[in-house]
Amino acid sequence: MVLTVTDLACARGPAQVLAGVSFSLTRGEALILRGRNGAGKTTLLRTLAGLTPPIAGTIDHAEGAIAYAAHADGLKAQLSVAENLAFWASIFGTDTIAPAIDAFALAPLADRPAGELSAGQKRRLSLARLLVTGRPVWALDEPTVSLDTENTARFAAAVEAHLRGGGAAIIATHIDLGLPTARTLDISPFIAKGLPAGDPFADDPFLGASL
Ligand SMILES: Nc1ncnc2c1ncn2[C@@H]1O[C@H](COP(=O)(O)OP(=O)(O)OP(=O)(O)O)[C@@H](O)[C@H]1O
Repeated sequence: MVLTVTDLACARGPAQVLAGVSFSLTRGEALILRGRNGAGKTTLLRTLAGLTPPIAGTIDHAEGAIAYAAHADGLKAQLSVAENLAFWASIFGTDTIAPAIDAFALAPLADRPAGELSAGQKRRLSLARLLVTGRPVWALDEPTVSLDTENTARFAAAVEAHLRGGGAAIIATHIDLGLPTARTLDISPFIAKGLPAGDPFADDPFLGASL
């Protein structure tokens, strides 16, 4: 196993969001996280990535196994596409950025500052960083947001190549990525009791004010 989660309870801020989550991932496996808006997919991924401590339960993996790609792209706006990847390659001790450039067709954009990219181009660069981490477990939060059909397919191909190479992935997404061997984990049964489950817009001040 590259990741084993046992009876995990997760919180976001002061509120418990999930309880009793258990699953495991072996090399070559992808797990798709499903659940309605606000169910706790991001919360689970953040907990797996070590950004939020678990309330209860255990997360077992080798040290430094998880590469987390959040909603936000987290790019260095002043650096070019190639410089962003080279920066992360130096952090993670990777030799080359060429496979990352190729996987997301970034060669024509290599010298452009990241801050001047379109939303989808930024997302491609953000996802390309996964390849330079060299980490076996990709934990991805809505990775295809802003991607067109062609680049969604590129992303799916990158995940499949990662799995073939002995990696694993856990991916929160509302779309069908077309990964034939992926398993699905619906986190709905693990939503902690007592969490408000009603209006999905209730916790959004902008939408709440405008409706
Ligand atoms: N920064 C925060 N502080 C407190 N509570 C939060 C915070 N962010 C999210 N929450 C709450 O935590 C719960 C789980 O949210 P989370 O983002 O994990 O859901 P999700 O399944 O990823 O949703 P989505 O599909 O909309 O991305 C929700 O009730 C949400 O309102």
